[in-house]
Amino acid sequence: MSQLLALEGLEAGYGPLTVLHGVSFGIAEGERVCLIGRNGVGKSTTLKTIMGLTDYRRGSVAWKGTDVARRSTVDRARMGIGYVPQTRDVFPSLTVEENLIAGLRNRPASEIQHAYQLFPRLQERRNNPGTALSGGEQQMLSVARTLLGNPQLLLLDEPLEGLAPIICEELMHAFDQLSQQHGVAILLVEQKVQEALKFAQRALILDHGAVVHEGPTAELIEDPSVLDRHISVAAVPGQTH
Ligand SMILES: Nc1ncnc2c1ncn2[C@@H]1O[C@H](COP(=O)(O)OP(=O)(O)OP(=O)(O)O)[C@@H](O)[C@H]1O
Repeated sequence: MSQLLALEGLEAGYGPLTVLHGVSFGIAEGERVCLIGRNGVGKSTTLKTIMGLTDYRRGSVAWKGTDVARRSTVDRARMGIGYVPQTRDVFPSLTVEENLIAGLRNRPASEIQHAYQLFPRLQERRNNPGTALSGGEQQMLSVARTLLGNPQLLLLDEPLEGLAPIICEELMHAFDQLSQQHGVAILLVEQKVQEALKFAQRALILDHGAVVHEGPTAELIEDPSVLDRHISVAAVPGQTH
């Protein structure tokens, strides 16, 4: 598998606040990676920095070998990085279908069918306005709209937040399909650590703006002491989150 994304010594923040203090990791084509850690350690900031949405200080964000750290967010999206923010940016006054059309840019309208295949619920609700959607449906719509940009890497920021277990399962199943059938690489930030570990092949643990552990998820499932040390007792498998 060749490398898609490589971060090296990345430092970034907001105005005078530096949040990332030298983040380094890579993601290969089609790989499933989760980024976990306590609240406020910089997980969302890492995703935002990959997209160019924070104040960049130093380090590199290499996309297929080219440093894009100073490129615009739109450029990065066009190059194949899809970002689904924690805020689920759905246009509330537009219907589901209109929201999807807004994500098409210059791609043919027929591509919306792919979104409906992945999330049949969206087809059922195609004429409903964004305001009439449940949290889970909004999340599906946000993911589906990002996918219309045909990304090779999908950055997902806490997609399961506040959703019922059955909806979480539906979403995780869709992410699995994207990965297995379409080869989309996924970087998942998720507070539901067990779901993240089950889904991903490799885990990164972030603490104080730096990666403090990197390895196969199977190792963390087998030896939860690492999680215990870096995250919290509540994240240990078998205990409720
Ligand atoms: N837009 C912003 N302006 C200023 N500071 C911010 C902004 N967004 C986040 N921060 C700060 O950056 C730090 C890291 O936040 P970030 O959202 O990346 O953490 P996180 O690991 O994703 O946490 P959580 O799991 O709670 O979402 C926090 O101290 C937060 O208050």
